[in-house]
Amino acid sequence: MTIKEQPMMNVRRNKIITTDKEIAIVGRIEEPLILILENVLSHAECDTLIDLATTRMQRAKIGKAHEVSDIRTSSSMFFEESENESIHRIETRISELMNIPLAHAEPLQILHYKAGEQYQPHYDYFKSGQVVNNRISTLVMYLNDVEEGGETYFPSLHFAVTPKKGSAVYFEYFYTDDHLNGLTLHGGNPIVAGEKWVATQWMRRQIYRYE
Ligand SMILES: O=C(O)CCC(=O)C(=O)O
Ligand SMILES: [Fe+2]
Repeated sequence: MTIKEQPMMNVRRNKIITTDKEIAIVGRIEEPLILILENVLSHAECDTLIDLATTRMQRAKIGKAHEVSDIRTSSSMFFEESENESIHRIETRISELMNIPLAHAEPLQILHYKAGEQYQPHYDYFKSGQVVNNRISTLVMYLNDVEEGGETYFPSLHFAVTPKKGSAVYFEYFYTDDHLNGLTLHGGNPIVAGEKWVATQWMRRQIYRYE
């Protein structure tokens, strides 16, 4: 018999209660732990994030050299750490939800995909060489409903999540068994119709920001 590894989140309940919101767990995979969450952001918060990000978007750059790449064809931006009241409130809720201190949080990222744009399968953690303070978990929050396409998909698990405004997908890759981490390979399917906005929060193993 194999023993299940201990996940970082307490997932016995069907909801997660944070200081200002009750978040429903509406779907899950146990190992690696993947949770589908509803009511992470209110519709008003989704609209605020899109509004704040709109004028600050750039073609997404990935990797160490920050090169423009066909792996990700969307546009992106990062908020400053707790740059205003709404960002701070959202970051605090996310940190409670992910069960990781805010000091371990990367800046909140916004991605915008137009029709035809996509994010090919990738790992969110860094694999090359000795990574000191690697990423350990991800929360992808959907800021709008996509007319068609744009699912977040996990090819190794044959599993896809349909974007829904205010909902999110959570996954973690902090397992000792690296095979489990590898199963979190994921991408964003091409947008067939409409557009897609997401906010991504990555958490680090150790302190990453100073508050
Ligand atoms: O857009 C998506 O569905 C996935 C986004 C993603 O993988 C990321 O931001 O790391
Ligand atoms: Fe990702």
